[in-house]
Amino acid sequence: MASHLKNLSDFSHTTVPTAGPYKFGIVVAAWNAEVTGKLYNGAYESLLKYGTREENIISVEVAGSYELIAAADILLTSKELDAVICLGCVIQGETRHFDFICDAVGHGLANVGLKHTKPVIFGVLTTDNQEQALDRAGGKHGNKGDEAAITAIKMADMASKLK
Ligand SMILES: Nc1c(NC[C@H](O)[C@H](O)[C@H](O)CO)[nH]c(=O)[nH]c1=O
Ligand SMILES: CC(=O)[C@@H](O)COP(=O)(O)O
Repeated sequence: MASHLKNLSDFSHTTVPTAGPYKFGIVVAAWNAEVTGKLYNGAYESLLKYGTREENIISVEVAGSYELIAAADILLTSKELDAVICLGCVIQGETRHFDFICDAVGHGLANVGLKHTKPVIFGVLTTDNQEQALDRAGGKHGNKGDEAAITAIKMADMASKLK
């Protein structure tokens, strides 16, 4: 379902497990910080809402969405985490750079997750303009950061039950 047809922060239709046992990394890109800061706040507050202890959240900032890839890899290599949430905002400019960044980040984060056999959550907005991004960072379509955090909790809980 397209984001504009759903609220990215409405999880009243589903059960979210308690996140108490789990440890999470959050990587946030500084590019478009007026958007990514809202994504981060949404993700952080959602983790706390469902029981994550503050000491079990490791947050790092990187320059842009492309650096989310390396940061997620470094976090999973150096820390025992149950999932890593990657937050960014890529907005179309005048050139095809948007296409290359979005493609690289999508494939890169997927490969990091496979490398570590850990959930790496794609919380990256890829929009035509800033208005669309703000609509999905606490605006009329909810907050992609909320969605990313709850996805991380569900994935961590799923993996835990398979051990
Ligand atoms: N244009 C956007 C970027 N570009 C920067 C890249 O992500 C990267 O930091 C640079 O190419 C150096 O490796 N990043 C975003 O997150 N959002 C954009 O709109
Ligand atoms: C996604 C980008 O890197 C983009 O914002 C860069 O803008 P431009 O294509 O105008 O150089």
